Amino acid sequence: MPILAIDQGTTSSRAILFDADLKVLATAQQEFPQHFPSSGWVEHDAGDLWQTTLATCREVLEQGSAEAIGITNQRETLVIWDRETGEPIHRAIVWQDRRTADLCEDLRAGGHEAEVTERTGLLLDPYFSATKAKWLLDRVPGARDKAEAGKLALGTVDCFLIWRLTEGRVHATDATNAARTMLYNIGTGAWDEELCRLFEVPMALLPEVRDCNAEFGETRLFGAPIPILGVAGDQQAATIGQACFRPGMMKSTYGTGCFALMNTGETRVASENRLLTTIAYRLDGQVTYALEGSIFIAGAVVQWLRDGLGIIERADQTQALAEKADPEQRVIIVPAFTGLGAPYWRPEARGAVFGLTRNSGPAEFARAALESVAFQTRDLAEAMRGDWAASGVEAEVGVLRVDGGMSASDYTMQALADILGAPVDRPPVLETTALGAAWLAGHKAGLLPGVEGFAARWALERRFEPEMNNAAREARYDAWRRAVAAAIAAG
Ligand SMILES: Nc1ncnc2c1ncn2[C@@H]1O[C@H](COP(=O)(O)OP(=O)(O)O)[C@@H](O)[C@H]1O
Ligand SMILES: O=P(O)(O)OC[C@H](O)CO
Repeated sequence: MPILAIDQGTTSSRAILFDADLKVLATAQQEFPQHFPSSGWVEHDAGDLWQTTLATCREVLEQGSAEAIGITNQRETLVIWDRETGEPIHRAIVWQDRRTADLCEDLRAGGHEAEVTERTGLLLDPYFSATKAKWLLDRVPGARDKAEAGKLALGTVDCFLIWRLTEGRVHATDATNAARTMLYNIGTGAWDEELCRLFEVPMALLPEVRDCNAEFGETRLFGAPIPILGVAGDQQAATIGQACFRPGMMKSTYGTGCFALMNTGETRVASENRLLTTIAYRLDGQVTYALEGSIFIAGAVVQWLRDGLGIIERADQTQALAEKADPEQRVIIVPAFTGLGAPYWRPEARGAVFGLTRNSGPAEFARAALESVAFQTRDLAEAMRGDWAASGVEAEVGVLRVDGGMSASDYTMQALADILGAPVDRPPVLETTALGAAWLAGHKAGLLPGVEGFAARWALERRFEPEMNNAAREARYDAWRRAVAAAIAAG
């Protein structure tokens, strides 16, 4: 019997029906509006997230019924709703939203960052949910009183969808999503009273935290009841879908942004290089940790070539254009359009282009845009290698598993292998996020094999081997580092 995976992302909701061999039977996708009410603010109407999820599920369920549901979702994005009516008190505040930057700065100035990082593995940045919750409780009229009276519920998108799917019977999330709120202690595995006090979030708002493979109630909205048996944040679900189950294994997902996660096993590696420490997954009560690097602009730089510069019409035209670039020129684009994420965390930085000559044109821009993704990944890999070496944990490192829409670009993947100096492995299915969610639910339902069996079915579509010599690689990377420093200095 098929398994339904719900992938609620930043720009669209997807439903994918997998058969018992994890082959895709049906896919549906719907985009929804993005709201930008002020500079740096990003909101989603939670009703849109729900309606597009419902519609795409209904569409694929016309092709067959499902025995279990797995949910994966954009992380950190926060919804607060009324427990009685189920209605959100405000639009969802999206992970990209920067409105709480000043609050984060105040908390940092107050000396709170070390404590927050020690408890959550995260950095004091508006990216995470806690300051979004405080903003909503402070700004929406009457919200704080209702919260203190236990009348409101809070949740990341998975949690809101579970509430709606179960018609208000279940208020629960999984450990990976909880780990991104900045209210959850990843060491003790519980909501942290101190942090709730610091961010002024009453604990009465919080959901129950369950394993990624757990019972999250059942939905009766599609006919016969279907149990929800798997939940994980999208980057963690991709880590599972890529079968990165052993310490040292690393995946990188190239969509609008890029998120690299390295499995660190049972060890909670504290980063010295401003990476995040997070929960990769919690299966049957056993926590596996990861180091994470988040880059805000990856595929989005290709969108900029298309929509901003107008030098391509479709993303896949970048390859032919980049191949025409003059090998003598070295144009570098630092795509800090919305600041720089890991390992720099410079929200104020802006994009810059270096090395222009009179002969620089669309081809050199295309090459520089694709290469910027490789350079940014190398920054993350360097930071991860440093943290890993300091942790003293044995590893089987060496290969990067890639997925996401932009990993379809052979040119970018070759540049990645060249700049990393390591092989890059691409599987045949790039929908690894949904695959991870489907496996969680299918395994819990007893339809699919465990970790080992699932890992054994991971397949390679193509391996990209480094072709650049070491001296050239290091010279190119050095030039990138100098370009980033100059972009940051220019502010
Ligand atoms: N062949 C390609 N070459 C370069 N970039 C690509 C290619 N195909 C897709 N992309 C980029 O990948 C991104 C889409 O990937 P996807 O995984 O669907 O992203 P998301 O889930 O974040 O919306 C877009 O930003 C697009 O510009
Ligand atoms: O929805 P995506 O694929 O853009 O992923 C968003 C991330 O989960 C944000 O942390």
